[in-house]
Amino acid sequence: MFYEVVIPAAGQGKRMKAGKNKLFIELSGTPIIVYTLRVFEEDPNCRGIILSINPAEEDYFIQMIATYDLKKVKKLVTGGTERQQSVYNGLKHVGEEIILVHDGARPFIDQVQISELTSSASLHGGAVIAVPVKDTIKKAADKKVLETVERSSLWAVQTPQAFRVSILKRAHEQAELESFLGTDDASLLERINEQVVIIEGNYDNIKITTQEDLYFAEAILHKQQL
Ligand SMILES: Nc1ccn([C@@H]2O[C@H](COP(=O)(O)OP(=O)(O)OP(=O)(O)O)[C@@H](O)[C@H]2O)c(=O)n1
Ligand SMILES: C[C@](O)(CO)[C@H](O)COP(=O)(O)O
Repeated sequence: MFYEVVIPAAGQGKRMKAGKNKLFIELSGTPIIVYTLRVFEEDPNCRGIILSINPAEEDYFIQMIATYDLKKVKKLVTGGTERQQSVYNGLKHVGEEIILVHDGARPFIDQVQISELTSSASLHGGAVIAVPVKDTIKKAADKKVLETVERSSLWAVQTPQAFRVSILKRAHEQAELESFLGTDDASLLERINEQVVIIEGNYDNIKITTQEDLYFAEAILHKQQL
């Protein structure tokens, strides 16, 4: 099933403490964002990539796209101060009926899962990649435990997240109307009572967020190159 992908890449990487956009950090000599983009560049079902970026980094992205011959990047759009705004700005340039939203900071997604996601989104409206939670999760206030959340129904949700574009646009419009900020796009569909289903993914699909994740990323890359 054909799709387009919006890739939010306009973050500041504050938790990484790298003093720059963490997507520019290199793994084995190649920037993180290039690994992410290559997955979609090499997927025959991907009709186009829309990148939400910090305008101050536009020259870097233009140079990178040329250096790595990333032909499917069809639009660079201005990101927002929040991830949700970066995604919404990208949505306005989508032409396909099925849209994926995928963090630039998740370079290890595989095409098999993308195919499952797009088929599921076409059927249900929204679909997310997720993995069962491995830790015990507790709710707390001021570090005083309030309750332990029953683990068997918990999923750690990742990206890509796939949607019928009409539903995602309506969900973003409603969230903007209500000044609601969600930490993922699927939560915006939940608020307007639209269905979201889970496709079980794998634990390699990490979001590179803090320094420790760089060690994990090097190990995952080594495993993939075996
Ligand atoms: N205003 C924002 C914030 C985040 N992102 C993107 O959304 C993805 C997931 O966000 P996150 O991992 O939180 O990245 P940062 O916001 O850069 O990290 P931090 O919160 O540590 O600053 C990343 O690819 C990031 O570039 C974005 O496009 N626009
Ligand atoms: C969208 C996401 O990757 C799903 O796990 C996550 O919510 C992004 O959070 P961030 O704080 O914007 O990185």
